[in-house]
Amino acid sequence: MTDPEARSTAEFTAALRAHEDRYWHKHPLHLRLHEGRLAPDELRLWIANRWYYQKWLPQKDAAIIASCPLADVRRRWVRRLADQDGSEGRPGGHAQWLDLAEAAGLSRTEVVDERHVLPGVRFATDAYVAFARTRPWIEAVAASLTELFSPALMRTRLTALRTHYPWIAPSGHRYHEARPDTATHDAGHALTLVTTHCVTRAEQDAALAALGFKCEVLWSILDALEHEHTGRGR
Ligand SMILES: O=C(O)c1cc(C(=O)O)c2c(n1)C(=O)C(=O)c1cc(C(=O)O)[nH]c1-2
Repeated sequence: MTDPEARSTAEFTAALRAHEDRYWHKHPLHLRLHEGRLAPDELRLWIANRWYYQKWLPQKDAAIIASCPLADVRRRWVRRLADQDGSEGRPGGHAQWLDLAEAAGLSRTEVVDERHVLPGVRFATDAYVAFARTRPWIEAVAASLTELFSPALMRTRLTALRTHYPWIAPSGHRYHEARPDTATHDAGHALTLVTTHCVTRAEQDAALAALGFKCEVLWSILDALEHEHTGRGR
C-alpha cells in the first residue's frame, strides 16, 4: 500500500539534493584552502586529519554490508572496500591519500600512527562509523549521499592544490584525479537505493535526517581543524 503522505521520487530527490547547502564545501577552512591561504603546516594538518576520516570508510562500508539483507546491494557495495583498501596490483584511495601526505612532506608513519589527529575529528568520524553500525542499512546509505556533492569539491580542490601549493609533488594528486569519477558512480548508485527503498514518508524523513547528520559530521571535522588553526585550540 502506498503512503499518501510520501513525497514523489522527484520531490524526495530534490529534498536530498537540497542538503548541498549544508555541505562542507562552504566551510571557511575549505574556502581558505581553495584560495591558497593555508600555510604549509595547516595544509599538512588537514591532510593528516582527513586521513582519519578516510581510513574508517571501508569499515563503515563493511558495517552497511553486514546489516544489509539484499545480495544485489551487497555485491555492488562491496566494491567500495577495494576502492579504498586497494586490490592486487591496484592501489586504492588509502595508498593514494598517503601519497598526498608524503608529497606534502609528511611521513607515512606520522600519518598512520594518528599523532596529529585532533579529538574533534576523531569524535565526528567515530560518530559516523557508529551510525553505520547501529542504524538501518538504508539510513547509512543515505548518509553516504554527501558524495553527490563531493566531485565538484574535489575538482576545485585539485585545481587549488596545483595552483596555490606548487610545492606538493604531482605524485600527490592521484587521489583527487581518480576519486571524482568513482564518487559520481557511487553516489548515483546510493541515490537509486535510497529513492527505491525509502517509500514511506517516515522512511524518507529518516533518510533526510541521516544525510543532515552526515553534513554535520563533515562540518565538525573542519570546525575542529579551524579551531586549531586559529590558535584557539590550545
Ligand atoms: O574529499 C572530500 O571532500 C570527500 C568527501 C566525501 C563526502 O562527502 O562524504 C567523501 C570523500 N571525499 C571520499 O573520498 C570518499 O571516499 C567518501 C566516501 C564517503 C561515504 O560517506 O561513504 N564519503 C566520501
